[in-house]
Amino acid sequence: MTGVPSPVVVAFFTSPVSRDEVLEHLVGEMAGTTGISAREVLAAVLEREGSLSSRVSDEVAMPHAMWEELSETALALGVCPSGVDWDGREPPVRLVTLMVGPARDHLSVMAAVARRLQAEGAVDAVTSAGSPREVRTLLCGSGEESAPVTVRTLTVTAATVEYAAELARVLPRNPVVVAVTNPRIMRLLGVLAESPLAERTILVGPVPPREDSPVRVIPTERFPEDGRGLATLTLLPLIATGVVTAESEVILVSGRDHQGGLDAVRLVDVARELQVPRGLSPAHLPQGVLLEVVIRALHLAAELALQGREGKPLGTIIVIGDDSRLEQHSQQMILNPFAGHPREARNILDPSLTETVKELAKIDGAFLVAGDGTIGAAGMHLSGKPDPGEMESGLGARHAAALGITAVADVLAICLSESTGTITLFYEGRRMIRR
Ligand SMILES: Nc1ncnc2c1ncn2[C@@H]1O[C@H](COP(=O)(O)OP(=O)(O)OP(=O)(O)O)[C@@H](O)[C@H]1O
Repeated sequence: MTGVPSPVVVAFFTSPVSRDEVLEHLVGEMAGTTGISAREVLAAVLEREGSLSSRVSDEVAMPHAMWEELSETALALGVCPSGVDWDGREPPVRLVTLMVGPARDHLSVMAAVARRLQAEGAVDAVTSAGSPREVRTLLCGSGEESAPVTVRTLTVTAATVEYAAELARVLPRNPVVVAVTNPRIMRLLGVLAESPLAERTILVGPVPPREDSPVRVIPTERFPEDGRGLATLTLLPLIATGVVTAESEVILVSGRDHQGGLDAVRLVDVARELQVPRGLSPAHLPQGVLLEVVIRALHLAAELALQGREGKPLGTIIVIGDDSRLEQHSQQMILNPFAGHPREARNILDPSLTETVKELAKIDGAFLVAGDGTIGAAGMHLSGKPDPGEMESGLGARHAAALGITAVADVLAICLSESTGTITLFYEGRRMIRR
């Protein structure tokens, strides 16, 4: 865009107002027509204003904020004939041009607006105009409102959610699982919360649990940037905890993080895609094991599967649980790198530990993790007893060890295969999932 966009709103402030009142009003109007979050944009504009006043001349202030969600820069005009105290300096400002938009055309729009207002008498003409139409004509050469500027990603998200709802009506027995890639889309998911779908919807992603909503939320950390493995990371914890079973077909709604919204709906046949044995309903976790610890461990395994370490594939076992029988069935193979560290400094839920865990995954053997996430040891040799009937052909010593430990203790074992990159979860001496 090179010219001056037609303002989404032209507001006349005829009685005395403050700078913040003008901004709040303009941002609110802009939010109403574009779908951006008034609160977030106002905070960004005020922060910018706090570090450097946007006054560009005696009479004009050009507040602005970069906002990538918008398809193009939106302009809102505040006309204040009696002046507004902008930054404590005299004279008061008479014209406010608020611009919010993507970096791509932000500067060119600002330059176009500035050029137009530099013309002799332009500000006087605008501030003494009698109607929004007249202001538009003076500024853009046309009294017409331009095509609406919209929030791209939110529009796509709205259409995606609508489609998922449609699909859910056709498939009334299927749960709807939404992989929330960006906390901003939570606003639109309010639509889901109010629909009959609410009871069937589970949100998985980096969002806080909500007590005020019928939609169940499973908080996780951010999904990998490129969206790879999104379905796996979303569904594994749900299967591991019995929320979704082998018999489920799930309507999975997802999107890539860099797009900031939801853009895909698909049906996932859980048994086939995640190789969950039919008839298995793992509706519980081992005694004292927190769901978030299982989710965290699965995320770590998935990250290792996707990235490896320094480009090389890695295999490992993560055993989770507090069963005292573990002691009899595990022996230290190397000096335990976690020995001597305080409990709070070695919790798997602590994001600052991620790199350490990934590095230690290079060591042979298993991690032992308590139900609350405290890592007890790395490099452990496991000596459980796998039921030969449960050992699938082609699986070697690592998988046998992971399976075997769950047969002799009340623990979960996550096994990442070095040779195939698959993640298998064992519990109660059986395979629960493989992906
Ligand atoms: N009892 C055990 N306890 C802990 N780790 C073990 C045990 N047995 C084997 N491992 C680990 O598994 C690694 C490789 O074993 P192997 O290749 O036979 O297993 P696998 O099940 O085929 O796994 P992968 O698919 O990763 O190759 C060993 O180097 C060792 O780190």
